[in-house]
Amino acid sequence: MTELKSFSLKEVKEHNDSKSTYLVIYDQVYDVTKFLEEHPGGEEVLLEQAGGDATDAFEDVGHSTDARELMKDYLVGDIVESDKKNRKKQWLDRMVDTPGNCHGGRHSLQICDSPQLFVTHIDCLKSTKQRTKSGG
Ligand code: HEM
Repeated sequence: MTELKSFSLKEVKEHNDSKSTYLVIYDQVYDVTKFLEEHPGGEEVLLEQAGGDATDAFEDVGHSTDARELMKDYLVGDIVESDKKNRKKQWLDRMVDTPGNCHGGRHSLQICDSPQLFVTHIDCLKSTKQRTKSGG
């Protein structure tokens, strides 16, 4: 496994073309250079976000759990504390506002706070909302 490091937003910004393509998603840094050609959504969309924060773009697409698993292969590090947007924290705060959203409240926040499980829990939250919407 590659050693993870912390990047400033400025450092990530330098990786903004197809020679070296970095994306920031939830304060985590992904090197998707080798993934460009394989990305089912095409390389253009990734290059558009290259060197910057792609969290919203990534979530707008509604990526599958498989896609979220796949991301881990491209993780190279995270954003230095001073540059973090702490979107994960905002999301967790929202979840605390609506207890019971996450697996019917069966999971503790400590579990939800684990970076590995976090992505899965977005799906969990979404599917809970969908279930609520469809009344089932
Ligand atoms: C490391 C980051 C990413 C990974 C591993 C990834 C992976 C995938 C995968 C596996 C799919 C197939 C559908 C699915 O399973 O959800 C997909 C589709 C797609 N992705 Fe990504 N993606 C990443 C980042 C992004 C970003 C940043 C954007 C937006 C700028 C994006 C836009 C799309 C689009 C538009 C599709 C096609 C959706 C469709 O045709 O229904 N992806 N991606």
